[in-house]
Amino acid sequence: MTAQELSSSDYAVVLVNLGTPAAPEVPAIKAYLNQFLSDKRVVDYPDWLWQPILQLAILPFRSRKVAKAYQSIWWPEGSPLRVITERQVNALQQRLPMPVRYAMTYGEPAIGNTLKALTEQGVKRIVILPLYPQYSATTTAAVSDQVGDFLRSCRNQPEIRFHKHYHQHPLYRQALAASVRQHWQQHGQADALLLSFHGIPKRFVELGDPYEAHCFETAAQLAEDLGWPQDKVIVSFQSRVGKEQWLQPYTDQLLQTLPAKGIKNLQVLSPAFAADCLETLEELSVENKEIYLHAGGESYQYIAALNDSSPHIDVFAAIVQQQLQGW
Ligand SMILES: C=CC1=C(C)c2cc3[nH]c(cc4nc(cc5[nH]c(cc1n2)c(C)c5CCC(=O)O)C(CCC(=O)O)=C4C)c(C)c3C=C
Ligand SMILES: [Fe+2]
Ligand SMILES: [Fe+2]
Repeated sequence: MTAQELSSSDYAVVLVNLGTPAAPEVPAIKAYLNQFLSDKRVVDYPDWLWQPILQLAILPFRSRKVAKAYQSIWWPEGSPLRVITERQVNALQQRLPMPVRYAMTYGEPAIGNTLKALTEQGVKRIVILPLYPQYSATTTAAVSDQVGDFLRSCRNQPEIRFHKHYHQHPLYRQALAASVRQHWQQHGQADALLLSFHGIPKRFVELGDPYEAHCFETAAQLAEDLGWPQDKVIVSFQSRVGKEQWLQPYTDQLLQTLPAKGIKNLQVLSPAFAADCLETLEELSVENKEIYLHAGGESYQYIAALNDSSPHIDVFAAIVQQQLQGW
């Protein structure tokens, strides 16, 4: 069958993000963290070692600690990550003639159920866009694993196009630079920009994960696009979990050193997140701000994720169009 023989109702688009608890309460958080931290793409220790630690030590304590953080950022409509993802879907749906859905790697709506529902309504070709500009096996490959699990369960498989990463996409570059320029128009420039990416264990990079390189490329491109010196665009990694060494420098530790180096006014963004979430609204905007101001920083401004801004939706629409043209 050629693309010309198919109508737009034969196609669909699925945006995928990480997932978030159903409610900011301990039982829902425990269920979410259990699924998330049992994924071998995220934590690769053998089950006999990891599962007792996870079930007995991590889930009971972390769920209680994280519940407070979730409660502090939760919106009346729900988890910010979910609400923003739904807005992104609605905005992208305005630009495309085929159904646009979203799925979450952990929690609901599950990737397999979303793909199943689409194929049951007759969809034959599906573009899957994981909402991670930088590829990591911990995030993007976790999506493709679940797509593979779904395909394995199918007699009559849909055709799939899977978009691996988009940090180099010209429209993504433009959207990121425009968000910083817009912030500058309202607040002026700071001494430096800190790009705080979600971290991953260093060992994963040593095993071949290109995530760290993608993060540094994102930073170098942003400096170039803003016409700013590279050394004023600083990279760090946040949200580490556990005892292993993660990518460095760690955001919280770096922030303590910047004021003494003369960087007293800081603007911070987190280009690993396509939507604001717990890690940006709480860890980066509240916790890390306190650390920096306590260490002698004078001003600390968080620049929001691209969320459902029009330039961001343009990126998604362009990627989908490019994938469709390949058919
Ligand atoms: C333990 C290992 C983890 C790895 C590896 C990891 C990579 C990773 N995560 C994101 C994006 C998000 N992570 C979010 C929350 C979150 N992340 C981890 C752990 C790892 N992440 C945990 C345990 C949690 C839950 C909160 C907590 O307990 O601290 C979120 C936010 C979800 C929300 O509900 O708002 C996102 C998004 C990326 C991009 C990434 C690697 C590149
Ligand atoms: Fe994470
Ligand atoms: Fe965190």
